[in-house]
Amino acid sequence: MQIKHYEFEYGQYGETLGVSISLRGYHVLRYNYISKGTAFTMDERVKLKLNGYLPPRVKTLAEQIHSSLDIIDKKDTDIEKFIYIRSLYDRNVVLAHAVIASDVIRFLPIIYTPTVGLACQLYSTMFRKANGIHLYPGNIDQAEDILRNYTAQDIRVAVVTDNQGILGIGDQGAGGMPICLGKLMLYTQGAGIAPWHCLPISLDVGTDNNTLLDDPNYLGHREARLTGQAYDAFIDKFVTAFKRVFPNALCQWEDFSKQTAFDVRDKYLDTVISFNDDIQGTGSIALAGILAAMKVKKEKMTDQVYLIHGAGAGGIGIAEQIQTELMEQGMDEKEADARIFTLDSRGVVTSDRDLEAYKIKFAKDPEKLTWLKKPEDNTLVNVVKNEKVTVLIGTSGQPGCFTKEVVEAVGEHTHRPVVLPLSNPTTKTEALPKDIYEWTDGKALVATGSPFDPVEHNGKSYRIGQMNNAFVFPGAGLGIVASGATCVLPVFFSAAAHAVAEFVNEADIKDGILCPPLDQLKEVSLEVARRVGAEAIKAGVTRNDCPFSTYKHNNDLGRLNLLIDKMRWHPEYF
Ligand SMILES: NC(=O)c1ccc[n+]([C@@H]2O[C@H](COP(=O)([O-])OP(=O)(O)OC[C@H]3O[C@@H](n4cnc5c(N)ncnc54)[C@H](O)[C@@H]3O)[C@@H](O)[C@H]2O)c1
Ligand SMILES: O=C(O)C[C@H](O)C(=O)O
Ligand SMILES: [Mn+2]
Repeated sequence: MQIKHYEFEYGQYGETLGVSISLRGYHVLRYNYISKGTAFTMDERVKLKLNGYLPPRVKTLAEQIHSSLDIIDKKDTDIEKFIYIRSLYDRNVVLAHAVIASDVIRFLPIIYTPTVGLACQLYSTMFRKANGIHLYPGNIDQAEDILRNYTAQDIRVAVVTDNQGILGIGDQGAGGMPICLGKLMLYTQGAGIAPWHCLPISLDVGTDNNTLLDDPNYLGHREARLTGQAYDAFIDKFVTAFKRVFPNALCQWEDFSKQTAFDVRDKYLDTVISFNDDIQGTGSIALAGILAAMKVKKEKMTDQVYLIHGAGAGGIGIAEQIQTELMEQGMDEKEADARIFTLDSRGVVTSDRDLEAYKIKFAKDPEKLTWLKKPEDNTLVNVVKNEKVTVLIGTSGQPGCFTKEVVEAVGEHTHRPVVLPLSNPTTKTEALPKDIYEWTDGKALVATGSPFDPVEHNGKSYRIGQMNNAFVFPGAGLGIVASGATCVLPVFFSAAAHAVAEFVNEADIKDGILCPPLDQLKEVSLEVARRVGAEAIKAGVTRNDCPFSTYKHNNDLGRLNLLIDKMRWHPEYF
C-alpha cells in the first residue's frame, strides 16, 4: 500500500516522492491516511489481509459520507460536530475531507472559525489524540530529531503557532494546536495540499493565562511564557531545526501576538520560506474586499480615508497592504500614509508616544490632528468624524466597539460606508451585520471575519461576505510550493488580493457583497496559487522547478499551471 501523490505527469499512480508504506492486516485500518474502513473492496481485503477485521458489507465513499452526515446531524452542538469530524479524520482522512467537501459552507464554521476557537479553549479537557508536534522548553534542544523522526512524511506546509494571539481570544497556552489543524484542513480543502504533506506545530513557550495555569487538566508547559532572549533563543532553535529537516517547506506563522509577530516574521524572512498569515494573509483579504467595494461604489481607492481599529498584527498588515496598493495606484508614500489611520486601545496612534516598532510606520503627527486637543478627544468616533473616514476596519478583538454612532458617522462622509468587523471568533465581532444594515438603511458595505447568517433588508436577503484570510493562505501556499519559490515576497499578497477580488461576481457587486461565497474556496485558491506562482517566477525567486515533484515547470507559466493542477489532491479513494 502506498500513499499516492497525485502530481505526476505520467499516470497518477506511477511515481511517489514520499515513502512507500507497506502495511498489512489490522495496521492498515489503524493508519488514517490509507484506511478506507468499510469501503475496502473484497479484493483489497484479501490483498491487505483484512479478512475478518471488518464487517462483511462493503460501502462506497458516497454511502460512508451519507452515514457520517446522519451522525453529525444528530449532534446537538458545533463542538460535538467538531469532535466527530476530527475523530473521523483520525480514522480516515479521505472520508473526513469528503464529508467537509460535501458542504463546505456548513462545515467550515465547524472545523475552522468560530468553533475552532472554542476547541482551543477546551484543548486540554477535550484532548483525545495527539496530532502534530509539540515543542516546549524541555524538548526544544531535540527539535531536529523530533521533526525528523515524527513520521516519514514529505512535508510541504507547516502551520506554526506560539499560541499567544489565538484569534481574538489571546494566550491559549498549549491550546493553539486546533488552529494549526484547522488552517491545514483549509490547505487541503482549498488548495488540495494532501493531509500527509501538512504539519501542525505548537511552540509551547509557557503561558501567562492564569486560568490555564490553575487548571488541573492543563496539558501544556505549566510555566510563565518565555520572554526576551529566552524566547528569541527558543524560536531560533526551532527555525534552525525546521530549516535543516524541511529546507523546501513553507512555514506559516500563525496567531503570534503583536509583540512578536513582526519580529519573528522579519527575522527569518531569508532563512525559511515563511510568512505571517495574520499580517500578510489578512492584509491581502482586506485589500480584496476593498477592491470589490470600489467596484460597488464606483470610486477609487485613492479617494477613501481608512481607519483601522486594532493596530496589531492584522491591523498593521492591512495598513501595509492598503499603502502598497495606493502607491501602486499612483500616490507617493506620504500621500498614501495620510489616508490611513491606525488605532489602538489609546486611540489614534501618534508619533509623540513611546511606540512599539511596528506601530511607528503609520503613526500620525499629533500637530496635524488639530481636533485632538486633550486625551479624552482621542476616541474612535472623533477620528471618524474629524478625518472623514469612509472605510472602517476592525481588528481589535473588541466586541461591539463599532457602535451605531460610529457607523452613522462613517455614513456622513460617503453614500456607501465600508464597514468591516474582521475580528474573530464571532463573539469578538466589532458589530453585528444586521445592526450595521439597520443603522445605515442598508447602505453600508459589510463583510466580517467570522461567518454570519444572511441579513434581511427591505424584503431581500443579503449574504454577508466572509472576509477571512482563508481565501488567501491556501492558494498562496500552493503557489509558493509549486513554483519552488525560495522566499515569500509582499507582491504575492497583492496578486492574491486581486485574484480574490475578481471572484466577486457582478450580481454580488450589485448587492454590495464584497467576498466570494465560501463554496468557491477551491476555485479561488486555484487562481490565487496560479497568480502567486507567476509572481514568484516573474521576480526570479524560484528554483526553476518544484522541489516536491519530478514534473518540472522550468519557469514556464503553462507548465506551472499544469503542475499546480497535478499537485491538487481530492478526497477520493484510489
Ligand atoms: N478576518 C481575518 O482574516 C482576520 C485575520 C487576522 C486577525 N483577525 C482578527 O483580528 C483580531 C486581532 O488579531 P491580531 O492578530 O491583529 O491581534 P493583535 O493582538 O496583534 O492586535 C490587536 C490590536 O488591537 C488593539 N486593541 C486592543 N484593545 C483595543 C481597544 N479597546 N481599542 C482599540 N484597539 C485595541 C491592540 O492594541 C492591538 O494593537 C482578532 O480578533 C483576530 O481574530 C481576523
Ligand atoms: O483564523 C481565522 O479565522 C482568521 C485569522 O487568522 C484570525 O486569527 O482570526
Ligand atoms: Mn490567525
